[in-house]
Amino acid sequence: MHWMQKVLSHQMLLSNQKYAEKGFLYKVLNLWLGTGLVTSGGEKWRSRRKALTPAFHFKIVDQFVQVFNSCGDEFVRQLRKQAGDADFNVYPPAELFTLDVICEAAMGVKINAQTQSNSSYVNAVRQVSSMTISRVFQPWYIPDFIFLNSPIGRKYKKMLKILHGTTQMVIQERREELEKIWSQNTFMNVDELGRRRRIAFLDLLLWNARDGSISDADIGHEVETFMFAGHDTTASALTFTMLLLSRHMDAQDKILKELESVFDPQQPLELSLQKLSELKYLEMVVKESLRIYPPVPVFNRRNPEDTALVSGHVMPEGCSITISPFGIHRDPEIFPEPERFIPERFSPEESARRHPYAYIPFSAGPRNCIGQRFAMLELKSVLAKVVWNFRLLPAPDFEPELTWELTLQSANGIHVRLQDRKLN
Ligand code: HEM
Repeated sequence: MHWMQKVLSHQMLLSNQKYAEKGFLYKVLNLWLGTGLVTSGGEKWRSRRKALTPAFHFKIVDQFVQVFNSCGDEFVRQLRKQAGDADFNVYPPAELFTLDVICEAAMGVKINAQTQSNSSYVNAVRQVSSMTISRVFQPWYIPDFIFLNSPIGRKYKKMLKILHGTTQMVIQERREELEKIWSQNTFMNVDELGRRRRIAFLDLLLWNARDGSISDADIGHEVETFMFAGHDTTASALTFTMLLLSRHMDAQDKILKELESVFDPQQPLELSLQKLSELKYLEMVVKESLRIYPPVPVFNRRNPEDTALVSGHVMPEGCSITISPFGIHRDPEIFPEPERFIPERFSPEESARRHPYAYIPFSAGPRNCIGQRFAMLELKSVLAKVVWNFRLLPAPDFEPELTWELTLQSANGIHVRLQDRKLN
């Protein structure tokens, strides 16, 4: 197929509300996420998306820069423990970093996953993620009644109890706290001492639920959807970008130069939204990394009706349509020499020349990633901290073994070496 046809077929599928329903594989997420934003469809999805969109308004997302700052500083402390001559797998600490960030953003609570990685909640999130994935690759576990009666399904139920119980507890506590403020019928964001407080995604849900239109179970599902959609994806992006940087010292030098022109080199890196917006080269690096290693390499839609294809075949109603950011991002007709890391592909001029549906790490159209801006800011923040503090070097003989586990992962981890810039 000509590249333009491929891009146009993505545009046709992703821009059209008709194709907004998810494919049947998403059902494996229902025990955990119910019908939250990722899994729901029809009117429920439309009204929830409308209610949740303000949570991603730039004024709200911007308050999370402080969270990126403090969690990023902890990430640097954790990495420093392993910096030195030996290489190590950066995925586990990166995952704990993204869990800390998303918990604070979604629920307004600090779980300190990076410093207490053995907590039962952190353990349950990790186990439920990996057991959910295992169902996709063992299709006999797809029907809930078979899965739930298997040994792994019984363990899954226990873990879900921890997750759902914690979420409901946080919801109750938060509601009691906010109702005192809301008794004045205003969506205030100051605490009892008059200090400005951060608005968590949960706060917006609770505000919208005051008329009883959203049940506590539904609120829980939306919060857990954020936990699910916002942690593995960002950890995958963060670690693959670190891998690429370890192999491209020139890109690290350019990032460092850019950082030195924006921040005071004598001070620890104190992020602000304004400063992050000045890091243009770092943004190109992140975009190029999301092109080569898209954290969501494929996703599905349900075909709503018999559809005639250019080839003369008919795609029957109800079948799953797979869309592959991984495939289109590596098409040499769209991205020449697709395996090469060239951040300049994302300069404003080059980006303007490309069809918008040729680059879709966050999907596109009405069902695109609602957390896109949040994720880009989070990634830029933490990578700025990493490059400011460390020189990333390749691990000898390491090659990632790419595997798809709902997000793009490397079966043998992501190994790099870190040298503390202060010591060298
Ligand atoms: C680099 C990080 C991320 C990437 C690459 C990414 C990618 C995507 C993609 C491709 C989709 C569409 C999936 C589909 O159609 O099945 C999606 C949906 C979604 N993402 Fe993200 N995501 C990222 C981070 C986040 C974060 C941080 C959040 C939350 C704060 C988030 C929340 C969501 C939600 C709620 C949806 C469902 C939207 C809807 O159906 O209306 N994502 N994401």
